[in-house]
Amino acid sequence: MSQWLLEFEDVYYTYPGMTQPAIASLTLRIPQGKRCAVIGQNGCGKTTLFLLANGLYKPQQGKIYWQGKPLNYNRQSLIQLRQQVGLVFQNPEQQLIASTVEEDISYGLCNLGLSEIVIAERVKQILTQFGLNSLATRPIHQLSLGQKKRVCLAGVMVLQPTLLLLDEPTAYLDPLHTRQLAQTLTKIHGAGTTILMATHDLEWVYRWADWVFVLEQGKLVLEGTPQDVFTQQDIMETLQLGVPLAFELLSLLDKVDRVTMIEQLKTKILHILFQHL
Ligand SMILES: Nc1ncnc2c1ncn2[C@@H]1O[C@H](COP(=O)(O)OP(=O)(O)OP(=O)(O)O)[C@@H](O)[C@H]1O
Repeated sequence: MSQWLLEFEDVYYTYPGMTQPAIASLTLRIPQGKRCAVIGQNGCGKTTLFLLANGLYKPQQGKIYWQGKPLNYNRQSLIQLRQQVGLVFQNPEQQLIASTVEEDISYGLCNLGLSEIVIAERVKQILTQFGLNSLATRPIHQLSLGQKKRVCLAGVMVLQPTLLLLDEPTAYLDPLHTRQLAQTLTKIHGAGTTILMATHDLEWVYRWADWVFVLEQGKLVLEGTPQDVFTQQDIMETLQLGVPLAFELLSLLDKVDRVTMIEQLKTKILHILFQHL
C-alpha cells in the first residue's frame, strides 16, 4: 500500500461567485500513520482543504487520490470515503443533527447499513470510550460547548475512520479539556488512525505533530517536521505566523556558548517572552 493516504495533485477550488481561488495549485500528501498539522493565517484555505478531502467539495482542476485511487464522486463512493475520512468541524453546531447524544452518534452508522444490534454495540462502546455514558440520553442543546465537541469526535470515531480530520479542535477549550483532548488523540493515533489537524496553536503543533503543512493563500509553502518548519523562522515571520515560544527558548540554548553569562541569557528570554505577548 502507498505510504500516502490522501494526495492532492495541483488542486484548485474557487467558491461559487468568487474570483480568487480558496485553494490554488495545491500539491500535498498526507503520510499514513502520522500526526499531521496544517497551519496558516485565517482564510488560507484549511477548512476548504478538509471539505475537499472528504469529498464535500469537488476540485475544478487537479486530482485528489485516496489510498492511491482518484476520488470518485458518486453517492456510494462518497459514503465509503466519508466513513474512511472522518471530519470533525470547528463548530459543533454544523455537525450535530440528531436530538440526543446517542441518536447523533448512531446516525452515521445507520448510513452504513449495519444491523441494529451491531449499531447498538458500537454506540455503547464509543459512549464508554469517550466518557459520554451519563450524557447518552441528554438533548444535544443542553450540552456545553466542550461536551458537544466530544460528541462530534465520538460520532466520527464510531465509524472507525482511517484518517481523522480535525478543524481547530482546541478552539474555545479550557486547559483541562485541551489536555483531555490531547490524551484522547494519543489513544486514537495509538490505535492506528492517521490524524490531520488544522490549528492556530503553534505550541500544540510543536509538542504534538510529527509533520506540519504551512498554507498560504491556498498553496503549500512549507512542510516538514515541526523542528524543520520552525527552524525556517524567517519564512514563518514573513507569513506572520511566528514560531512557538517553547521552540524559540529551546533554540536559544543551542546558540548560547559556555561563556555566555546567565544574566545575558535571562535578558534574551525576557525579550522573547515580550515578543510573544
Ligand atoms: N462559502 C464560501 N463562499 C465564498 N468564499 C468562501 C467560503 N468559505 C470560505 N471562503 C473563502 O475561502 C478562503 C479560504 O477559507 P477557509 O475557511 O478555507 O480558510 P481557513 O484557513 O480555514 O480560515 P480560518 O483559519 O479563519 O478558519 C477565504 O478567503 C474565505 O473567505
